Amino acid sequence: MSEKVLSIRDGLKETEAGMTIMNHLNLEVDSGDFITILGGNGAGKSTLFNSISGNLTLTSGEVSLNGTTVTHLKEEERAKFIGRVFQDPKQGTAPRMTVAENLLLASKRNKKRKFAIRRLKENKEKYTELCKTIGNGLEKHLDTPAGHLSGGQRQVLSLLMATLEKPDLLLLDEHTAALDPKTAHQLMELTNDLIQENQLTCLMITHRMEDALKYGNRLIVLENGQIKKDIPENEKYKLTMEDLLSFFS
Ligand SMILES: Nc1ncnc2c1ncn2[C@@H]1O[C@H](COP(=O)(O)OP(=O)(O)OP(=O)(O)O)[C@@H](O)[C@H]1O
Repeated sequence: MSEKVLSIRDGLKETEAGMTIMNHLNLEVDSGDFITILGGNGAGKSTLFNSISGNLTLTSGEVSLNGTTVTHLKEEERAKFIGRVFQDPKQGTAPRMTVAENLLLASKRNKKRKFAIRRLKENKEKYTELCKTIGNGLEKHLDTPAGHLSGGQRQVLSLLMATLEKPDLLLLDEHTAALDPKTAHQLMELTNDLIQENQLTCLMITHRMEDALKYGNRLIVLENGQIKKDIPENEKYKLTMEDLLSFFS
């Protein structure tokens, strides 16, 4: 039996205004799963991610990571296990810190946050090589503040930061949505390569149907804070665009 990286059991979230935004949701994610998540606006996709990352506390129910209950752990504690890339290129990187400094910061996940210039120099060569493999010129910007990068470069940096220290779980929250089609495609291919090479477990929210079809081994459709469809690998590869559109009522 494969190891469960994430379990949500009977997750319920009611807002102060009495609205149910996660409705008794159950989800089990196996190690190595790459799950694409679809759902209309307001379906509860970000709520799902926020409840996993600890940005939002469930009204009731349980969240476990690698078999350990994290329901009452703070976001900073859970961040040791989770890498997250957001839709907005401005989130996830420190704008005034250089690319190399951001990467060094990301390498400190799970470790004591001691930041030394010496460590920066030691790692620069490694970061240059890492960035060179991407092919978008990021290696020429190691000393550039992240805030000066283009949106596409900044999302690549965010992705590298989220995966530099292999996370137990990678959460991609429409991370290509703000990019032009070509850059979005390149970032999506890079994402898939990183996931396959490092055998990452990943949940990816997307509104791009073609990406939901092409990538991942499982597909989930959310509606009204619940999982409406959960399609395993042996059915996912047969799906067509028409099938996907029919899931949206
Ligand atoms: N902290 C909160 N307090 C109150 N309501 C919230 C909160 N977070 C989300 N909601 C509400 O929960 C519902 C689901 O929102 P959520 O952001 O999870 O949807 P989504 O599927 O990510 O949508 P989109 O595709 O538009 O990003 C929405 O009606 C939203 O207004």
